[in-house]
Amino acid sequence: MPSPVMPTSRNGNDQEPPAAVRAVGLRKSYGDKLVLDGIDLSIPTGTVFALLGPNGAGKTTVVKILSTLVSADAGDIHVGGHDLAADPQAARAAIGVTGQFSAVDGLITGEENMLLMADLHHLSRSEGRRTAAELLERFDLTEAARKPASTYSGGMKRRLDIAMTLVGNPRIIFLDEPTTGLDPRSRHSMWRIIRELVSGGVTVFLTTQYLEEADELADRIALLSNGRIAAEGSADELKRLVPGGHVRLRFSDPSAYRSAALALHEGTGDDEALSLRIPSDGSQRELRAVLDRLAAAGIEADELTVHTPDLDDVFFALTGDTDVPSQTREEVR
Ligand SMILES: Nc1ncnc2c1ncn2[C@@H]1O[C@H](COP(=O)(O)OP(=O)(O)OP(=O)(O)O)[C@@H](O)[C@H]1O
Repeated sequence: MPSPVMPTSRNGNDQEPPAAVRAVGLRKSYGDKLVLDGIDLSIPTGTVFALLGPNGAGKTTVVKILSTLVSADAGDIHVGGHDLAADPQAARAAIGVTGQFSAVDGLITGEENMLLMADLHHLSRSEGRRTAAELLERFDLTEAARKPASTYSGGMKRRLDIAMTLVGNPRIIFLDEPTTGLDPRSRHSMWRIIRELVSGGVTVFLTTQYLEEADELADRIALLSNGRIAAEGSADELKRLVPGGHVRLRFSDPSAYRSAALALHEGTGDDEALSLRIPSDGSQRELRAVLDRLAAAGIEADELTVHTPDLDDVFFALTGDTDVPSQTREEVR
């Protein structure tokens, strides 16, 4: 099995922008409970990074440390190019954080919440109003803007929360479990918002318990388990780390099916469906080997499909965890 840790940077490219977040040897304990046991992260600017892990893995702790809310016991951390130990204020100016617990004040309206944030960012009155109106519009909250936030649905509150985070125009955004508790429609709308942010050049660091969410959104995913990064890579790279991938060949001609089974030796056949299942990591090299052997035997399959394991397989294989809420089938919580 290849090493579970994938390279995090494209080597030899001088044009590459500096990492938005870089941490080396991040460690944190609460009392005698070790939560982070030496974590390295490197997140390229303008990408989505997902930190994935079950309850209590330490995801929020990582977000709190990177956003200067909690200090690390050890580690060299740069956020937005600023050394967190030397200049936390500069790092803070570059970031926005939306935590699991909403910053929205339910007693005042959505608009008033936005204007409060504008005040905190020392925007002038007119600029504050313009920014608030723009963001409320962008997050589809204009109609509800004058209603108390306590009357908003979970999805609306979450959108307002992110809109408030954006008032200061941060270039790096930390979203701690942005879709936990949202229904499928709100979850998809949150995913659209996150994609739009990234297309505007923002770097998004998100934590999630949802494998599907990481698969949908993230350029790179890290699996946090027992205080360490158990694996890191793109969703496809991670899926290739675990067995379960295969190529399925289907035939309509029984004699072609039998010839293929002979030519390929390995795999399992389904005589009724006239299909062969050949173990494969889904890579071009392995696929070509299968096709070459079929071509050499003068056989053509009617259908070829490549099946790669999903992130659930990866998570269970690499962390041995069975406590991950699988919402891949769009469960509503
Ligand atoms: N202030 C604190 N004092 C003591 N222990 C803490 C503190 N904050 C977090 N912990 C512990 O550290 C561990 C990691 O917590 P953390 O909130 O970072 O996990 P998480 O992966 O974000 O979990 P969840 O998905 O439930 O939010 C947990 O065991 C938690 O109980």
